[in-house]
Amino acid sequence: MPRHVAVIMDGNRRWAKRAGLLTSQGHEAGAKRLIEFSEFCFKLGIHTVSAFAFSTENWGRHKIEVKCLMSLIQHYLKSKIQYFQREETRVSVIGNLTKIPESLLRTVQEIEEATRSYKKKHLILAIDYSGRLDILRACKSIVKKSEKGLIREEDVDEALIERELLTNCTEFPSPDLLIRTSGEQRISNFFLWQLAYTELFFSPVLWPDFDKDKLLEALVSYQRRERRFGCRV
Ligand SMILES: CC(C)=CCC/C(C)=C/CC/C(C)=C/COP(=O)(O)OP(=O)(O)O
Repeated sequence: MPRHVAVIMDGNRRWAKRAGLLTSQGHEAGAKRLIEFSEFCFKLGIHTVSAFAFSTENWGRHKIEVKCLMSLIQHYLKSKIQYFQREETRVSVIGNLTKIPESLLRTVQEIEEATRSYKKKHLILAIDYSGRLDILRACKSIVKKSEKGLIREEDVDEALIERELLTNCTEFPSPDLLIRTSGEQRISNFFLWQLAYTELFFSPVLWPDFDKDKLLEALVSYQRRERRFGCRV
């Protein structure tokens, strides 16, 4: 079983369009699916689930859609605090959170605080996240520390970079499996460093329809693969 499963939840708008619904209803269905998805992953013993909920590039979407997504994420998190406490699931939100609404930022702080002590299940939501910016931030932080004389060139290694990335909140920063739904086969600036040896699974199913059977299909595919990490024979 993978320890960390990452997911790019793609296809909400197409799902809504096909069903004759509003875009916002597609995202609502997507949010509901994420709860079922993470619950099932945790039941199967997967430790970390990370979901790409809003990319830095998504700020470029129509103002109304952005507002709707921010408000959906805020309500979702606010209404699920007790649920995550009951389930003993830690929730972390990673990304450049400087542009998100104040109310969402407060809710993020609240849910992180309320669930920080849980160790066995970890849900990571990437909001206003960009893989390139994550690496850039890490580089800047290392340069600053070096200028202050806190680190030397020989200290800079993969482990140090990993500690500077936003995924430093989990003990399993590199996903074992990445699932992307809706038929698109790209990474779209999600985790870049972290995906170096991740197994990729692309499903044609739109995210709101990605049910337990589809998840099992992805996990079976993962289990059939031989992970060599570039060296094992
Ligand atoms: C944590 C939480 C409550 C999440 C909110 C819901 C959610 C699943 C958000 C993902 C948003 C998003 C940009 C999806 C991609 O589908 P798309 O909109 O690009 O659809 P398309 O590919 O059909 O255009």
